[in-house]
Amino acid sequence: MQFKTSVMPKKKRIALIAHDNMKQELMEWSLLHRHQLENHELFATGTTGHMLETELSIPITKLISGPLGGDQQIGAMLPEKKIDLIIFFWDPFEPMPHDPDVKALLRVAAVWNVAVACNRSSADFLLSSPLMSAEHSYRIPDYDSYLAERLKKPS
Ligand SMILES: O=C(CO)COP(=O)(O)O
Repeated sequence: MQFKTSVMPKKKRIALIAHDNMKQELMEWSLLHRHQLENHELFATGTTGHMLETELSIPITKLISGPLGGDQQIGAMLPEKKIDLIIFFWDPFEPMPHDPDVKALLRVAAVWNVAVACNRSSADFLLSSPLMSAEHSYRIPDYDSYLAERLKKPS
């Protein structure tokens, strides 16, 4: 795989997601960091987004609820470079009917080198990074060279 550099903007596009048993924790954490979060563009799965919008009074782009495909919607935004960071408080104790969707989202995030915080501690580290308030160059797969390689005719 060849890679190239992409630049994420100063104003980050952040996806916020929480499973039901983790929603309270995400609400508390987001309220604590409201003043930082409001400097960025926020996205969320359906239920999480509605709850956060009420809690924070910040506009949030709300996708479909997770079990109905919201994780997949966010996953599809990653190769299009429409999401820079994911804060996903997933529940380590509860099996979900849409576990394959969650796994797919985390896999695509790994492929596209998207930072994911999966608990409160990693979210604290992510949000306190100096990179949050600057443009940031990072490495992503070079799709054009990937495709050219695959389309190369055998000689
Ligand atoms: O299930 C989720 C993520 O996997 C979250 O979805 P909701 O925000 O709609 O509860």
